[in-house]
Amino acid sequence: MVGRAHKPTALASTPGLPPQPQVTFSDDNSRVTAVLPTGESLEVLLYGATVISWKDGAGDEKLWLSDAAKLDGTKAVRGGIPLVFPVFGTAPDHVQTSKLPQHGFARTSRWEFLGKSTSESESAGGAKAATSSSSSSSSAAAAAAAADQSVKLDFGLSSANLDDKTRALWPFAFSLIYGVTLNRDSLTTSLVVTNDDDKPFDCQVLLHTYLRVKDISSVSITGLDGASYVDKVDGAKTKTQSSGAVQITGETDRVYTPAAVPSAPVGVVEGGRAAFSVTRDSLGDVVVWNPWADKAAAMADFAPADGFRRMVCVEAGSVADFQTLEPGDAFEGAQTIAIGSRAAAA
Ligand SMILES: O=P(O)(O)OC[C@H]1O[C@@H](O)[C@H](O)[C@@H](O)[C@@H]1O
Repeated sequence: MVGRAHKPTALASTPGLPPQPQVTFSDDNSRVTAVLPTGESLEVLLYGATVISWKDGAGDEKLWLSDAAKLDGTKAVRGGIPLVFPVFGTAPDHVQTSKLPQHGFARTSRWEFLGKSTSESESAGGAKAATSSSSSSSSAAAAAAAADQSVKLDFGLSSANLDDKTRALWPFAFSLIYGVTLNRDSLTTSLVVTNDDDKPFDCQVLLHTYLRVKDISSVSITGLDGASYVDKVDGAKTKTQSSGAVQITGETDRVYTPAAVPSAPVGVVEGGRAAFSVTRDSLGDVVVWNPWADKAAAMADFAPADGFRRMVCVEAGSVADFQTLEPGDAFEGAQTIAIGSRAAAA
């Protein structure tokens, strides 16, 4: 077992302390919501540990979620950040994972909520230390501290949580810990995979993020210059990205393996302005996906019909190959999606 589910309650507000992030559970136990004192928010479904909403302090949604997405646990969520594990797509020729459904079972399993943690940055702590001198410096320090709050939600899934049918398709003992951290201007999601079995297993991992954009025709994706990629809409040919940003003008489904250090950010630029940057940790590949009109129309859970114009998937992962985890070994991969000006540094 990864851990016990428990219900969080909203954090109490203590006089003298800056406002704290609020974490609440929905009445039907299906989702967890976190809100920072400065208004940024996050919503995660236990089904798939799928992040289904991420809003900035002004309430603007940063993720695309289909109007027809199933949120009741009957189908993987179309939008947000579904988690792909232990196989990307399907792998009919890969013995261990050949029986698994597309993108594996993590996105269609119910996860446990393991708990929350909150923190504030060093600078906020420094400001807080100065609070005793006067009430105005005290309130300024409290405001500074509130402005630097972040909250992390942890979720777990292990072989013990799977139904018999799923376990039979991939008969390995494993545990996953998924951490989702909301900061004022960024979201970090990290996945730790541990092999609890007495034999090795192969796996792939992908954070299948649907980023919301205003108009796909003015979007370009930077940071992929010179990268080798597999073009899934052109017979899985291996190609090289020529220099310059990637524009999406039709169905796009590419698995990039940038040669640059994985921590070099991939940028999403909209109308010439940085919208997002995606920085990866130990995730060597980046999938860029947009179904465009015909593919979108063929998906029953994709709405509205022109929704493909307001999304682009930039998916950090380890999917070009399988990685083998030996018994007792663990792998951790993470992404940080930063909004706006931090993306400008990309
Ligand atoms: O419809 P699904 O299973 O959610 O997959 C969506 C897409 O996910 C992407 O990651 C894949 O590269 C695409 O090939 C796939 O179509």
